[in-house]
Order: sequence, then structure tokens, then C-alpha cells
Amino acid sequence: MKTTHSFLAMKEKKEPISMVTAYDFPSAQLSAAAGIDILLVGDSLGMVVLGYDSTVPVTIEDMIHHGKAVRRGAPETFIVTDMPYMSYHSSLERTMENARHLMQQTGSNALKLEGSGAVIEKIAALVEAGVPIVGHLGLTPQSAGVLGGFKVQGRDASKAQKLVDDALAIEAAGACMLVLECVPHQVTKLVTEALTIPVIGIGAGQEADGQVLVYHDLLSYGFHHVPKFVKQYATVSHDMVRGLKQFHEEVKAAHFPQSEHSFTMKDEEVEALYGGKS
Ligand SMILES: Nc1nc(=O)c2c([nH]1)NC[C@@H]1CN(c3ccc(C(=O)N[C@@H](CCC(=O)O)C(=O)O)cc3)CN21
Ligand SMILES: CC(C)C(=O)C(=O)O
Ligand SMILES: [Mg+2]
Repeated sequence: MKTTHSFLAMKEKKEPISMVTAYDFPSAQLSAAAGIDILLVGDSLGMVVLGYDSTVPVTIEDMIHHGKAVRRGAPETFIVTDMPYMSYHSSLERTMENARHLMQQTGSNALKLEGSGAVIEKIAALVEAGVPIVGHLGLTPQSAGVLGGFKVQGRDASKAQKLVDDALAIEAAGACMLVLECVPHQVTKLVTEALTIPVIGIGAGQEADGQVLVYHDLLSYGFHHVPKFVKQYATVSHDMVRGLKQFHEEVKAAHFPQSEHSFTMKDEEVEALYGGKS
């Protein structure tokens, strides 16, 4: 199992880090088989596998349900789990209880929290309590309502400087890694050079220490909206619909199942059952 120290060493050696989201047992198995460095049980599961139009409806219970399945599918992989909407914004006590449930019930290696400001002190307290924390800046989807949608962040110099300052504050609070989402690549370069901890980009250009994409986006699995920054490495929906259609047609035509898909009784048992009537 890789550790937070492995990822620090990879940054130092300029060895890029690969991360992909996983939401269930098979996506975890396939990603582990592909040798992906880190799995992210992202709250994007609300949009990609539960069909909501944002990550806001996702609960701690949802994250635990999916996180447990991902751990069963990838017992040897470093797993990061998102703390969902408003689960780390009220009291410090509730934040700590939510984090404890997520860590103890899913067997995750780290938790990810979006944003800066008041979140910085939550990060510090969690790290103090022994929870490895990943920060998340730029486009923070849990705040999409406030940001005015899923929009590129840090496009002007003052907003970009604030991102660098926030990233430094997250590192100072003890975070072991930072996800940087949907920012211009020049901003990613500044943040990545300013930090000692690895920066994992999504829609943030080449300059990050690693890259993350949503599993269903890079495989083109499902008919959801795919952001512009995604590269599609496979088109599995196409194959899956073709297979499903063929099954449907073969059932309708009574071409499935054939004898090789059926079970048979011994002749004497058939005889006993039918009493010679067959
Ligand atoms: N399927 C999926 N992939 C993701 O990467 C993802 C999610 N869902 N859900 C949670 C967040 C939301 N994310 C998103 C969603 C949409 C855009 C998007 O459509 N962006 C516009 C660009 C907007 C602009 O120009 O400012 C685009 O056309 O790609 C970006 C990030 C990233 N995350
Ligand atoms: C897009 C990534 C970084 C994420 O937070 C998620 O999948 O929920
Ligand atoms: Mg997320």
C-alpha cells in the first residue's frame, strides 16, 4: 500500500500521480487492476451514479455505502473519500464525528474537504486528530450555487493570488495533498511550485503533480454531461448498449437461452418426475 509519504516522494522525483474516482466494487477492481495510484470516492457519485444534478444531495450515509464497496474492490489501494456537502461546516464536534464515521466504516486512507476560510481550522483539527486530509480548491462543486455554476476559477490575477495563498494555508494546516479543479494552467504551475505537498489537477493543465478524472467520464460510461477538460480513453456505453440490445432481441426471438445456457436432469429422474408421461 502506498502512503502519503510515497506521494511526497513522487512529487520530489517528478513522477506523476494518477488518481481516478471509484464508486463501487467493480470500478475499484478495474482501477486497481490498471495500476492507478489513488482512488477517490468522490461525491460526484451523486451526479454520475445516483442521477442528481449536483453534489449537494449527497449524504454521509451515501459516502459510507459507496466507500465500503470501493475498499472491498481495492483492498491494497490508497483511497481518498470526499466529506459531502455541509458535513464539515457546522460545529467542530459534528465535523469530527462525521470524519470518524467515514474513516472507521469505509477504511479510507484520507478524507477530502473543499474550500478555505473556516475550513482551514477544520483541516488543522482533523490532522491533529490523526486524519490525513486532502484539500480541494478552484472549482469546488459543493459551492457551485455560490460560484454561479461549474465555472473555471482564478482567471484574474487577484483571484489567482488568493488561490495560491489559500493553497499555502491548507498546506500549513497539515493537509497531505491538494486537488485543484478547473483553473488556468498558469495558476496550477504557481500553486504546484509553491507547495511541498502534491497537487492533483482536474481541468487544471499539465503542470500539476498528478491528474484525476471521473471514472465514468474517461470511459464514456453513461449518458451524463461530460466536462470539456475530459479525454475519453474508451467508449464503453456504446458497447454496453449494443450488448443489451442484442440480449433484448434474442429474448424476443427466443434465440436465448440455448442448451449450453440451461441445466439438465438425468433421464431416470425425468422419468420419475413425469411418471412416463413425457
Ligand atoms: N461527470 C462529472 N465529471 C466531473 O468532472 C465532475 C462531476 N461530474 N461532478 C462534480 C464536479 C463538477 N465538475 C464539473 C462539471 C461541469 C463542468 C463544465 O461543464 N464546465 C464547462 C466550462 C465552464 C467555463 O467555461 O467556465 C465546460 O464546458 O466544460 C466542469 C466541471 C467536475 N466534477
Ligand atoms: C472531481 C473530483 C476531484 C471530486 O471531487 C469528485 O469526483 O467528487
Ligand atoms: Mg468531490
